[in-house]
Amino acid sequence: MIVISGLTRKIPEGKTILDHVNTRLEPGTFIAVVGPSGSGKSALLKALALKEVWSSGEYRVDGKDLMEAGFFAKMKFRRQVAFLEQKPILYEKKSALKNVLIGGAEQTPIWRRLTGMVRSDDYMGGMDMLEHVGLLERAKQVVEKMSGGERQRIAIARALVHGARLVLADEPVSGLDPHTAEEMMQTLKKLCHEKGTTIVAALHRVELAEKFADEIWGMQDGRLIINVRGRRLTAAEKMRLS
Ligand SMILES: Nc1ncnc2c1ncn2[C@@H]1O[C@H](COP(=O)(O)OP(=O)(O)OP(=O)(O)O)[C@@H](O)[C@H]1O
Repeated sequence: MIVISGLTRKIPEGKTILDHVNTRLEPGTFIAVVGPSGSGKSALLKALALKEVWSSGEYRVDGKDLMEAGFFAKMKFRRQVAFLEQKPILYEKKSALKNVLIGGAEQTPIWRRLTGMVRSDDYMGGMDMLEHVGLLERAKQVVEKMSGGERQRIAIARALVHGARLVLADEPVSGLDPHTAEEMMQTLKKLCHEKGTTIVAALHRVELAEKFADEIWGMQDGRLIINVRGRRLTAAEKMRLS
C-alpha cells in the first residue's frame, strides 16, 4: 500500500504545481486522473514515479516514508515503478518479445541491456505477459511496423514482466482511435485485477475514466479535489473540473 500525504511541489519561479496532495494507492486498483490542461496530472504522475522530487510531504510505501528510506530501499522501490510514456521508446528492429524481455530501462540489469541476452525461463514470462496484453501471436514480429496501441501494449507488458507493482501512464490512449482506446483501457483494468498491479493513468476523457477506472482522481490547480471510488462523477463534480 502506498500512502501520500501533504505532497507539495513548488518550482523555483514560486508556482505550486502540486499542492498538499493526500491519497492512497491500493494494490490491484486502476486509477484515472482527470482534470483540465495544466491542472497537475502529469506532475502528480511524475512525483509518484519518483521522476521529480517534491518540496514537502510524505510518500509511504508499506508504512515507510521514502524520504527517510536508505539508498537501497529507494532503489528497490524504484525498480518496482514504471512510467509509460505517450509514445514508448522501443527497439524498432527487435521483436515484441525481445522488447518485453530486455527493454525496461529502469528494471533491466545493465548487462542484459548491453548484451541483449535473456534467460530461457524468462521467455515463458515474456510470452505469458504478451498473452495478457493480447499480443501473443505477434510475439516474434519486429515492432517497427506496429501500431500505437500495440506499442503501448508492449510497453505495458515490459513493465509488468520486470515486476512493476506501480505503473504510471501519462495519456496512454491519446492518439488511439476510440475502439482501440477502449480496448487499451480494458487491458489496463484486467491487468490490475489479475496481477494486483496498481495503475494510475492520466486521461483527458472523463467518460473513459468513468467506464473503466476503479477510482477517479480529479485535479485542479495542483490540488486533488475529487477522489471517488466505484461511481461516475456527478454533474457538480464535473463542473469543478472544468
Ligand atoms: N518542470 C516544470 N517547470 C515549470 N512549470 C512546470 C513544470 N512542470 C509542470 N509545470 C507547470 O505545472 C502545471 C501543471 O502541469 P502538468 O503538465 O502537470 O499539467 P497536466 O494536467 O498534465 O496538463 P495536460 O493535460 O495539458 O498534459 C502547468 O502549469 C505546467 O506549466
